[in-house]
Amino acid sequence: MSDAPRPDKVFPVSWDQFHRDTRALTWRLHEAGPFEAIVCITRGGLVPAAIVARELNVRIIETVCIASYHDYKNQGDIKVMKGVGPEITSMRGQGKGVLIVDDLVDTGKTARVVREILPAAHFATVYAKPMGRPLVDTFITEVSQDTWIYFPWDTGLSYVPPIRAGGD
Ligand SMILES: O=P(O)(O)OC[C@H]1O[C@H](OP(=O)(O)OP(=O)(O)O)[C@H](O)[C@@H]1O
Ligand code: HPA
Ligand SMILES: [Mg+2]
Repeated sequence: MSDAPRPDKVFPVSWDQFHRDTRALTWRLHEAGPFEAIVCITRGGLVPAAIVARELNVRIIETVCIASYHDYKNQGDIKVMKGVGPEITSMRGQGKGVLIVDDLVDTGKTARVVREILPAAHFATVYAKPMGRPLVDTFITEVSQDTWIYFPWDTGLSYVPPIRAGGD
């Protein structure tokens, strides 16, 4: 179990907002680059990685497959189910010129594991929470540690009750 406080605020993100935020991230990455390859942290990193790769014209895209949140909002042990292949590790050593992309950094546990694999790579996320922020080189929006981000691929449209119950 994680030491992070249980989130009680919500930050819902639409597809449109995610696309805009990731494009904004890409403008910053364009200044920080150039990058020869992208390593995306599955599964959440697949979505921003596709947008970043398109904008920065990167064609070499690798995955590192990690899972840690086994059930909703509860973090377990980090499991690396697939590491980074030789195209990245033997051609690019410690990861210079490589861009690591994930959707968010929360406690920083996932980022720490991937940074150990590629210490010289540039680490980018769209969103960051304070505990994980020091591990990220570039991000766009910070939310508080007690906020849960709802991504568009995890949510659907549903009824929301009014803020004030009852009414006249
Ligand atoms: O900073 P941390 O506390 O480690 O949390 C951040 C990680 O958690 C989520 O992935 P998750 O393990 O839920 O898998 P998923 O990407 O397949 O949803 C998210 O996509 C990040 O990769
Ligand atoms: O705030 C979050 N939202 C979605 N997935 C997550 N995985 C870790 N933190 C979060
Ligand atoms: Mg993830």
